[in-house]
Order: sequence, then structure tokens, then C-alpha cells
Amino acid sequence: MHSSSDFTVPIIDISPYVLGDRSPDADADADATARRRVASEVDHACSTVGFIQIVGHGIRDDIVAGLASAMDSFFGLGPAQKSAYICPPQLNRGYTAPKSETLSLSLGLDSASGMNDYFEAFNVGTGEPNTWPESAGFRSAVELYFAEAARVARTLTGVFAAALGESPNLFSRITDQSLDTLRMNNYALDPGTDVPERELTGMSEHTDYGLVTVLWADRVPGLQVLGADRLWHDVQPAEGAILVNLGDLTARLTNDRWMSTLHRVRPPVSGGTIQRRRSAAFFHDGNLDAVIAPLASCVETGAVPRYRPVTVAEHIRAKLAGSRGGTANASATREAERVRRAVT
Ligand SMILES: O=C(O)CCC(=O)C(=O)O
Ligand SMILES: [Fe+2]
Repeated sequence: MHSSSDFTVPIIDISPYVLGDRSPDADADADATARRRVASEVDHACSTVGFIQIVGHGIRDDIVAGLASAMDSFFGLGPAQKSAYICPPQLNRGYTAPKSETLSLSLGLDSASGMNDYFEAFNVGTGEPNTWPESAGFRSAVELYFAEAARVARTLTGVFAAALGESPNLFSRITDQSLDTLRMNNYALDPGTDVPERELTGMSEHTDYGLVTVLWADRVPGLQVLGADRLWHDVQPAEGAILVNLGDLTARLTNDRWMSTLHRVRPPVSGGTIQRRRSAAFFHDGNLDAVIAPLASCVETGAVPRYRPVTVAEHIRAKLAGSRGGTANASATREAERVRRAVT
């Protein structure tokens, strides 16, 4: 594992975009200035790191605590009970048992032997039929958090439009029927499991697939982000902060002005075990029939855009066929090359 002191995930206070109801005597000029500052900080972070920590997001602590305890109640069930919620790979919903996905196959990178990622997960979302565990209060707690993450994702795309100097409806017109998925991840070993002092793959290296990811995570080590220095850096959210990272569709839209940053989860093994860690990734992917092509403002005059247009459905399907279906994705050559060039 590598780290260097000059790698940081910037903390940005997005409250100027979140506070909806202003008092009648609010200073409109001061508001506009505060928003411009947020947009400029976001532009810088998206161009250089591809990850942000947001504060001032307005998600109440009790809603996060409700999500965390819903996750505990489900992941605490026995393997047979959890397995009743497994869905076929072409449906990105329900329970994923440990070692039934390999995220790096979404980049076309082969795993040595079948599905290897140690995480277990539960997915719910829009656009595909959900299955809900019977655990008391699970559905209502998860739906409350889901609505808040969806609100924050939409606030962020508003900031993105401003930061790119585009019309405010740049994203709203391609996200009114957005495919959104909340993936609740659990990285844990059964009591008594003895892992050798080597690194365990919690979740293999990948970029996220959609427009933007809103990522709540325990303040426990494990998440690593690939820096421009080709080193993997450990990242933990600050108290109360929520991580945000861009997905491939925003990199494509911005012709790589903004980055879909590679990341992975490698829980450190100590004393033969790992510290349990939870995360919940809200993937905001856009309307399935939306066509994502590089913005004219992000392509130099006379230059050829780096990406051909794709629909959201086409892109997400190819990625999931890799991570969930085990068919290596052949169309992520650029990201796969970045992983190969990383110092492991
Ligand atoms: O567990 C984490 O912090 C990262 C999860 C993640 O990258 C994902 O679900 O795509
Ligand atoms: Fe991810």
C-alpha cells in the first residue's frame, strides 16, 4: 500500500446550493458569489482528483443512522436467509453474496480465478423491480436515505452544469427518469476466519459507471483511490462528510476534462482479520435512452472527440456484464491501461 502526504480529497461545503428557502432579506449577490465559489471548487476537484468530500449536504444524522442499522439488520442474517434475495446477474438488484462479483471485469481486467471480490451487497433502485428483505423497518429506512441521496445527486448535477458553464438543464433533461441504484456494501469476515497477512480484495479496481456517485462510508480504512502519481491512496471521509465521485458517463460528457477516478477497497488485514466496514454507494446514472456524447465546449476546435456517443443503457449494460455477468468488458481500454500502469 502506498500513500503520500500531498494527496487529499478536497472538502467542499455545498450548502449555498442546498439552502432552498432564503429569508426575504437574503443578499442575492452574496448568494450568487457563494455559489460561484462552490462551482469553481467543484470544477477544480473534478479536474484533478475526481473525488470530493461534501459537507453542508443537509442529510440528517438520524437518516444515516437509520440506513446503517437497516444494513446491520440485513447483513446480520445467516447466509441461507440472505441468499433468498439473490437476483439473476442481468438484474442489478437484491443480494450479492461474497465472491460473486469481480468489479475489475467491468474494465475488462481478468481476475485470476472467477469471481473474487469479498464484499457482500444489497441493491435497490429505480427502473428495475426491487426485492425487499422482511427485516423490520428495512425498507422505510432505506427509502428515506435513498430520497436524500437522490436529492444530493441532483443538487450536484446542478453545480456541475454551472461549473461547466452550461445551461442549468444540462443534466435535468437527461435524468428525469434516471436509473438510480443504491448499493449497500458490507466488508466483513466470519468470526474465527484467519486471513494470511496479505491484502484481501474487498472490491477490485474499477471506475463507477454512471454520472455521479454519492458514497456514504464508515470511517474505517479500506477505500483506496488512484492518484495522478499512479499510487493508490487511502481515503476515509471526514466526520459528517459524504464522498462524491464522478462516473464514466461524466468523463465521456466532458471529454475527460473531468475524471472518472479508479478506486478499490482493500481492507487492511491485521491479526488475521479485518475491521468490519460498511458503505452505501448511490449511483445516479441518467435516463436509459439518453445519448451521452462529449460537450462541444469540452472539445477543442477542430479536434476529434475522445468518445463516440453511447446511450446510458448501452454503457451500463456492458459494465454490468463484466462485474456481475463475468464477461470481460472490451470497451474500457483507457481505464484498463491506467490500472496496468499503477504501482501496485
Ligand atoms: O466501499 C467503498 O467505499 C467503495 C464502494 C464502491 O466503490 C462501489 O460500490 O462502487
Ligand atoms: Fe465504486
